[in-house]
Amino acid sequence: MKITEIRIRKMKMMMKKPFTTSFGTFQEKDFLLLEAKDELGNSGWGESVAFHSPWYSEETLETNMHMIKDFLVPIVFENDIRHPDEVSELFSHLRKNNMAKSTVEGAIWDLYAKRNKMTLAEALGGTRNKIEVGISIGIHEDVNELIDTVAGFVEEGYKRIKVKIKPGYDVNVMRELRAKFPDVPMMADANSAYRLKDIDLLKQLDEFNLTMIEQPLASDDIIDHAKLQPELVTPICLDESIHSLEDTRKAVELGSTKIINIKIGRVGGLTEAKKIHDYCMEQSIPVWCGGMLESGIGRAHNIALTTLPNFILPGDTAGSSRYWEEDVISPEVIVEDGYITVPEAYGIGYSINQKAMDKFTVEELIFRTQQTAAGTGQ
Ligand SMILES: O=C(O)CCC(=O)C1=CC=C[C@@H](O)[C@@H]1C(=O)O
Ligand SMILES: [Mg+2]
Repeated sequence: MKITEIRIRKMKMMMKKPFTTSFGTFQEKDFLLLEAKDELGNSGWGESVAFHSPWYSEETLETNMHMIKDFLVPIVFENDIRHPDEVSELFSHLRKNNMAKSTVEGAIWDLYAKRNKMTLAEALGGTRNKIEVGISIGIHEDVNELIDTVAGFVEEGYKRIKVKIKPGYDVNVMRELRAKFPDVPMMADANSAYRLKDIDLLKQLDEFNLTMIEQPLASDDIIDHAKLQPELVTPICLDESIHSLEDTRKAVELGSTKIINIKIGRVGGLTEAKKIHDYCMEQSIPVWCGGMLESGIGRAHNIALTTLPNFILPGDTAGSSRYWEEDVISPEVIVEDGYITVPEAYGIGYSINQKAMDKFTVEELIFRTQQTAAGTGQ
């Protein structure tokens, strides 16, 4: 497969509501979409999940743009790629920058599936034709508002409720939620807001029969999580600490975690995500697919990955309407009674809503094999 053209779009989409975590609040999403074209004119699409600022990880939209433009695009143009699994190997001499790598690799996976007349789910070895999904809810200053928000999503049939917690907004909030929703599968995501010294407080969360506590401690830690897990009844789920199969193996061998939140961008792409999935299945460690407030392109990749057999816990892939008035794909991602039907069209399975795509594009850079970039500011 010869990639003959790569287009990078800087996107700006306004979320319906502000999203607050233990790091802060934002409502406008600036991100990159990447289109890879082959010699037959097929297009594959990938999405960068890096945020505008390095609050979730060290990567940002700008570091991704730099890595993709200056390092990854030239490598792709120089190589005839027979299978997308080769891409992570071609990028392996470049340190980290997983979200940048994943953006390019994801577009090539989509392109490969289309060329071979397969859905992306089939290309990955997926076995499901519909997936169960949960919903992730940001921090609400008013707990009564949080309760109303949760009630709405429970009503819509989402299979699991994830709420953010942080010091001062944890045991009290979970107690009120549990009182209102005694039987709803519920979890808490701390985004590294706690330290080992908070162990007595974290143990209080055991009262609420949570399905897991996600990333309670530092974002680069597996040692303190290994000390914390034996003290808790509730399983720990790691997100930010896991960037690769090797990280997963070490965390599992240390006993730092019992569940893994797999995010395609965080681990460097679909090939590495599959390796983590397969290892966790051998180790009887359940996995689920995390979200990064993606547009429909990233959402489509998450849906395809979630068709793999060990994605046995509901993930964070909500419908397009969770965040967007209008998505860049057609049809949009729809959740019905907590399920998403896996699309049957080739590749990511959704078409591009060109009108919306162009409306939300701030700038587009075009790279062709024989030329340098030609920018088209919009
Ligand atoms: O995409 C979604 O709907 C879920 C997003 C989400 O919960 C997160 C995105 C990024 C950082 C965190 O706030 C949180 C997470 O860590 O999973
Ligand atoms: Mg998380």
